[in-house]
Amino acid sequence: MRISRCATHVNTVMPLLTASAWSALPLQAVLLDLDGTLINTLDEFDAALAAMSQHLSLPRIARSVIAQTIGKGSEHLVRTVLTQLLQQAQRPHDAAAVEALFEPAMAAYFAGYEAAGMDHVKVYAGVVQGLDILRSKGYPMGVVTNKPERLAKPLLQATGLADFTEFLIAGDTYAKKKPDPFPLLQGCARLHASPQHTLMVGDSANDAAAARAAQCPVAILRYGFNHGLPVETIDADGYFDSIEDIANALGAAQPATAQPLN
Ligand SMILES: O=C(O)COP(=O)(O)O
Ligand SMILES: [Mg+2]
Repeated sequence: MRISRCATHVNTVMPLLTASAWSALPLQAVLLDLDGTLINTLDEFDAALAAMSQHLSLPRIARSVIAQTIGKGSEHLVRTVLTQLLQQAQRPHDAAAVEALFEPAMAAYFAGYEAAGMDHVKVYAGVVQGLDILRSKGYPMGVVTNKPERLAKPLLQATGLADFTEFLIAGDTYAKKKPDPFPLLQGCARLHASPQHTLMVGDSANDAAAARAAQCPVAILRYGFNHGLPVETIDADGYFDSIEDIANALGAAQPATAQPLN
């Protein structure tokens, strides 16, 4: 396990937990983000957005822009990319111009994503090992992603990661997505765990903000997308190189105590 002090520490950021604090955390359950945490989906996003661009006769978006925009759901990604591509093509790119193209863009994006199939799917190193360790330590787990269910579910099934997790809360499962705490609170309730005893594992400030608002402890992976910003800028309880490292850092799961939502 590697935990380092936050170089860009600001007053509002909580101090990182020490290795002994991680092993002593009385955790009952784990929630997992998907893109940038379990699976490197940059190639899928790239293929889907290329299909969208081709359908709308727009240029292809740079992969660096995609990497900076992943994590806030498909609608946000498509709107952001459309704005940039229209601007690049020296066409009107205000909100009205983007909305005029939004529906056909989303349809082409989904079709492109689904046509890309599972050819590019890359589960990050240490994910399967880490989930296996977490399971053997007694942690019930669920996925909370901003990706819509029609894209997230086949990915989890094809990679076998669905076997480790009890449910998928997708970006369109509820009206609210991360950084709103609502999907995390639902996830805790489904795992019969209290938020204070449920670890959120993610790759971005969006995951951490949702976790803080839900009062869940939060561990951030260094390898993900984080909107193009260094992970050390995220207010989290620790930064890790792999899910295997997180799993090794934790002690055994505490018994879950059902906390019905009001
Ligand atoms: O923005 C997305 O589509 C998904 O993002 P997430 O899995 O990191 O929540
Ligand atoms: Mg993510």
